[in-house]
Amino acid sequence: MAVWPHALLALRDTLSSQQYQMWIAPLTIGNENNTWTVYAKNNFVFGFVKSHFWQHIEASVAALTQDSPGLQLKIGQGESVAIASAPLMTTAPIATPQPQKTSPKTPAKVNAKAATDDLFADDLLPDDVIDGPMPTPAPTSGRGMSAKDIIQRNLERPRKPRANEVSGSTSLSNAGIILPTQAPIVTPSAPSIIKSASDHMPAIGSHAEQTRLNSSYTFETLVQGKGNRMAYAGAQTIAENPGSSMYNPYFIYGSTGYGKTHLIQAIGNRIYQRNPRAKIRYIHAETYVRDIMKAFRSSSFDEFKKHYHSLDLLLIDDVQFISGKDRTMEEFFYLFNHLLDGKKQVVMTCDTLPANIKNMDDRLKSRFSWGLTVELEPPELEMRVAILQKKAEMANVQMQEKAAFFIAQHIRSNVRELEGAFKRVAAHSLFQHKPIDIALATEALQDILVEAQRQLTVEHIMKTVADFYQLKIADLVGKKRSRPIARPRQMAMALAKDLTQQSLPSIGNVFGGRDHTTVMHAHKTIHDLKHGDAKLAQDYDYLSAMLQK
Ligand SMILES: Nc1ncnc2c1ncn2[C@@H]1O[C@H](COP(=O)(O)OP(=O)(O)OP(=O)(O)O)[C@@H](O)[C@H]1O
Repeated sequence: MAVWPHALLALRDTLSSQQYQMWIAPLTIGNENNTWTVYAKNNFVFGFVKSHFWQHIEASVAALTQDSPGLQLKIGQGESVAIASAPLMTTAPIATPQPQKTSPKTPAKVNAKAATDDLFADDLLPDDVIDGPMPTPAPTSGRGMSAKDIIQRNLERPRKPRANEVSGSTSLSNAGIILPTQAPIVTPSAPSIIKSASDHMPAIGSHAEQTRLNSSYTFETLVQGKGNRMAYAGAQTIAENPGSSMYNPYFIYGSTGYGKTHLIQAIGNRIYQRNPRAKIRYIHAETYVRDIMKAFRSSSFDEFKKHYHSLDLLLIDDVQFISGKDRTMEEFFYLFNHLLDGKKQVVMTCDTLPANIKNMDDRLKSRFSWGLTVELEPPELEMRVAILQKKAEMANVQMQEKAAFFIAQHIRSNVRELEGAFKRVAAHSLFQHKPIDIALATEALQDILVEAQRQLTVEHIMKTVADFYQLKIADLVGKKRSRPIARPRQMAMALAKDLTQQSLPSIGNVFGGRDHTTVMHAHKTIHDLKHGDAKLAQDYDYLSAMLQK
């Protein structure tokens, strides 16, 4: 569809960059039975795009085609189309005011309005609210208006608020993201946290004192990768537009050391940076429990409650710690409702999904899923390397890329351990006045490496080989026999046979239940090829060395 690249451009310019990057850019396009079809790659993306962006997409295409777009959204894979580099200049009907086109019933305009109303409702101030139909476009030449201008013009038309409006009730899940199961009531009030820079007044007391935020936990110091991409994008969106019902509460879950605390504090630091008068409070759930008890004992509970109820942003870490504590859960229930009713942002971290928190009040569990729930996944190899490089840059220590790769290969469990390993090698480097290379890292991390070698498993070999060839473990286990996948699979099998004590049948078993003869054949193929294929021999030696160090 010729206008699609231009529709992308218009969408990019009218949505936030996170919304565009996260949801629109990955869509693909095709033609099914003479109907232009936009493809979402899975059920989750389909549901989210359909409920949040579809009207906007249709409006963007309609604005470019001057017609009903006749588009459909489906799950599948079409063609990836690049975004246009310049806006498409539209002519006629939009340009010349036509009564029938400007009627509020005109499909494209109605779509555009409805879509933008829904997406940007939170941006409208009460003063923007008007009654009656949309105004007729000014009789300007209008010629040369870009699709972006048209959408922007529609955006500028405020909506009539719908009191007690309830939105988005689908529950979809995939890739660790859970959509709202029940959305809170949207009231047409202005977002209260972010103000213009001119509203900023100097903070009273120190930043840390007021907010309990660690000022070094920022977006700038947080490395992005596959493991945290969604959570990072969601966090940035919240920092730009806190209190929006779509992301309130924001619930981040994942294992220890994956960066949950860093991420929620980054939200707090960014909001504070934009408005130092915003009332922000970061608190670990254990401290919250203790503070409640203390407040009760010292008869200062009303003051305690007043403070929390006056917040613009509450960041509560490891919320699972309040479970089983009836009084705290009850108090938190009131606080949560109060903040959400007032469109104040609540961000939580947890070690598991809301539904899986043991001994947590059911009313709280269900409320935790009202907004957006996102999982932090373990950092993949590239991300671990990037984190090490970032830490080295911040500590002003020189580290060879190969050394970063080497350390990242061995420290796989979580970022906290990676940080610990980095501190050790950095200390050795400073002490010896040498940059960090593989030799220095080997020396500094000797005990950890010995442990890693002891624990060499077929699964680890598989993961290392998959990372090295930029494949997924699923590829190595799967049935595809194309060379870019089959050869790394054979490499992993050969290394498993050479470097572990596992029997051929048990290795075959890990590789998707393959027969022992397949493992034998893979082993022979790799060792035969090594003689004539220098690149393959080099890969084998490198991987073997990495796995044994
Ligand atoms: N993506 C990242 N980029 C840079 N540093 C990171 C990243 N993720 C985590 N870290 C660092 O790793 C350390 C551990 O992270 P953090 O405390 O946020 O983990 P956590 O998930 O909250 O762990 P826990 O559940 O045990 O509290 C922190 O020092 C943090 O700055």
